[in-house]
Amino acid sequence: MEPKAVGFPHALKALPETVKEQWDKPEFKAYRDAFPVEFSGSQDAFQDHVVDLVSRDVKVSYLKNLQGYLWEEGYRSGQIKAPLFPDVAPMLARWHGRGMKLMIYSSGSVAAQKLLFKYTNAEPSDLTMLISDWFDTVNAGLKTESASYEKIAGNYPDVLPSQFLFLSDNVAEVDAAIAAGMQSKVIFRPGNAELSSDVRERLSVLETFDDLEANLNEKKLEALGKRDRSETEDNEQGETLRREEEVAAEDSHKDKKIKPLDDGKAEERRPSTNRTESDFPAAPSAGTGTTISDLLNEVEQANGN
Ligand SMILES: CSCCC(=O)C(=O)COP(=O)(O)O
Repeated sequence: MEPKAVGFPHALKALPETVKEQWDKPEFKAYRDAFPVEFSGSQDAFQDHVVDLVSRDVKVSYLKNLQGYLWEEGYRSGQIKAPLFPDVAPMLARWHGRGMKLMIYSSGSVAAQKLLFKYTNAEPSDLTMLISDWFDTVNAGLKTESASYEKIAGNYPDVLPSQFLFLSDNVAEVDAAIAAGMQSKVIFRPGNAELSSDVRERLSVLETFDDLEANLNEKKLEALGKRDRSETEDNEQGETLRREEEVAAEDSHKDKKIKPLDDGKAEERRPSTNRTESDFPAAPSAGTGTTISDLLNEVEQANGN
């Protein structure tokens, strides 16, 4: 998704009038007073500082909180919507339907993230019920620091860091997540800066969420192929294979029984307006075990065959 292209200009557009009208109002004062004193004392200094920070894309939390506030009216009035790439909403719904936990970690404030996912250009627009947790620079820290990812994983003591998959268009963030023990891949979308050959060699790069889906399916097939063979092999190989399965399962944890969305019943699930969580496919109950043929069926169904 590329919401910056819409959100940043909108915030700058809304800034002068908001500052003029609301400078001393209690609801604005909280955002104003979070700025360093040299900028919170005068409207001009304040505005110049905001413009400077935005032009340099500085991810400081007092700016991010203010941007969230400036976006609120734009989203609520319908002036702006978060522009999602077309594969994003269907794939989030599919992953959510499989019982995967989807979390957001953005430099944008949690309040701004919730607005963004509520007012998207998808149909239905509100995707917030697909997201189970929200992290920003306040509750986790800077996205380029591995400690932030350790902190996020620390919120889930029953989940290994390696069971998290963090996706980002920012290589420094991907490196930080990997340093914290998470899996992480670069998402390279239209409009992003070109990636160096070094980055393409050492990191996994995806162009769409469909690429990730294909990647997960491949890993599952690979892992399950190994497991099928292991059942007829000596037990001495068992431990190694179990480890390999664990590694593959880290990509597809809790995802052994796929219930694809595109099973011809999409229309039945689609109410006309105001979806709630129950409008998205329910997370499957724990699987009864997966065989290679189960998986091939599932992959075929997912591919519409
Ligand atoms: C409308 S953009 C919201 C996110 C934001 O403010 C930003 O700076 C982007 O940060 P991210 O960590 O999501 O790349």
